[in-house]
Amino acid sequence: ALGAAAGRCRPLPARSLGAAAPGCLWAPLRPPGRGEPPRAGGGGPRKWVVGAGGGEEEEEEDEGEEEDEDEAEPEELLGPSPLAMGPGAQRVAVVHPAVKWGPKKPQLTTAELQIAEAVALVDTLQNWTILDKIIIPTKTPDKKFVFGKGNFQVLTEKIKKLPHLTAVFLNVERISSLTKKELEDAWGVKVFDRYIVVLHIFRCNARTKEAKLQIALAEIPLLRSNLKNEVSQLDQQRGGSRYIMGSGETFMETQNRLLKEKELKIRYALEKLRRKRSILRNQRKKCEFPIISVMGYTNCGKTTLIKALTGEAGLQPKDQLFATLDITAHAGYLPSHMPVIYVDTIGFLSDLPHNLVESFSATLEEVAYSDLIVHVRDITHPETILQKASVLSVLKNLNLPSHLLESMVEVHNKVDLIERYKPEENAVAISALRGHGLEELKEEIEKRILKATGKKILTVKVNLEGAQLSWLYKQATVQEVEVTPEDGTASVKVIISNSAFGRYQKLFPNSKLFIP
Ligand SMILES: Nc1nc2c(ncn2[C@@H]2O[C@H](COP(=O)(O)OP(=O)(O)OP(=O)(O)O)[C@@H](O)[C@H]2O)c(=O)[nH]1
Ligand SMILES: [Mg+2]
Repeated sequence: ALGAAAGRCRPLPARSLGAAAPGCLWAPLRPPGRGEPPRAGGGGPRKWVVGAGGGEEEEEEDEGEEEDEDEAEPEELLGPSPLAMGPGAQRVAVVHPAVKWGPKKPQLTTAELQIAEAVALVDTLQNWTILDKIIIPTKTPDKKFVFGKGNFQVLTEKIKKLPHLTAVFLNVERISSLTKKELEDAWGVKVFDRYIVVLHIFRCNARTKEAKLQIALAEIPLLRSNLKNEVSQLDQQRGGSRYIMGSGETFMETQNRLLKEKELKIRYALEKLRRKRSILRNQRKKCEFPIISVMGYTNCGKTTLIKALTGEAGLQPKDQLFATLDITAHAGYLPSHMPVIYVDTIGFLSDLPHNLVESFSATLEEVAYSDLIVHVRDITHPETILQKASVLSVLKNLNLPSHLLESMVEVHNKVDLIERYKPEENAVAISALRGHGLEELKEEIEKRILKATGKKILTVKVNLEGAQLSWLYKQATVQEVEVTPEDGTASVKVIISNSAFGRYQKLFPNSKLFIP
């Protein structure tokens, strides 16, 4: 069952974006104190709680909606792990095939760094032990045995010597089922690729219905290739393909049909969740809170940053890859007290097979509806440039509106770890952990949010006897009202859309304005 394989699979206190609260999704439970900008890390009464339900895992999203009788539960669709890892401990050798020359030689990284990432992936799985880390050169990573003859022999000898080894983690995107079988026969243990290991981590960390369904979808190709292996083994044993009695279908055909049906069920359930989300999206639009998606490579500090920006104590950053798997939303304030929603997202990883990313694209699709993307980078990571490139390339493939990519804020995080950080022109330097640079970051976010949403912040002088103030309350967001009793006027600070501002000027041509 889900999470059985890792002791670290603690439920995260996440509120899924898909979880609906009746009425306005982002209902503020307590408005912020005027003139009291939220401080980082504090919690307390400034916090707005997203949604009213407050339920944690598996919030009931179906309230008020007809239950679809055919709809399967995600657990049912997820089924037992097709990774055949079982719940038990694994003792693994991490093997990295290093391509040293030719067009396949990776840029911006080294074999040592790449194997370090593979080790970090395994380290997130609590009862997995690494027995050895082996970097071994190859010229032919695409060939059946991945390695040349000589190196393969050397590797096989090394592997065979490892005591009580249960699996080899071959640090490549994906191996074909044929290669997997050949290698498993040669080494006598299971062989995993990045796809399988990452999926396994996802399984352990998934909490919401949607994440579970997306994992189930990502597992379909694995089930399909397992099936191929099984059938070819059966055929070898008994010769020829057999028909299931009376059905006219071979075993392979039946299994394939079942898989296809399962895939359709998953897609249907995901589609249903998505439709529900589009309703939420409309509700959210009505509330008019700008949405900021916080994105970046896994472990760069996205959750830590959102925690610092919102003071939400429940967020749990972890020194672990893929700690966050569900998109969650958290409310915070910009310097002018404008409430905004920060969306925490799943981290990126290089060399992830395309269909794994694709399975999660429904979640990431939500990003398209945000007003701004904040790209967080762990600037201390030795592969930070490679990480940036891989994040940008995934973002490009998500078909986001171009203005979102153009207005993106780049954040250099963890600068507290660098002795002499040299600021770069197009990035905001921060330490999410220590709270450095957050005010500058919020200023920058506010600037871009105002631009993206076509709004401005200004102070207008109104006559309290006239209709200006009530007009502003209706047509804009009034932030502060400072009354001067002596002359019956007030200074009103508002966030106003460009179009409403145009109308205001027409209606009240003599009104005094102060634009900061
Ligand atoms: N020194 C330092 N460590 C930080 C900073 N920001 C985050 N970290 C650490 O980096 C690790 C990862 O932080 P998270 O916030 O969980 O990272 P994430 O990007 O949400 O990671 P995933 O959800 O796994 O993709 C944690 O151990 C944090 O304490 C920082 O500014 N300075
Ligand atoms: Mg996170």
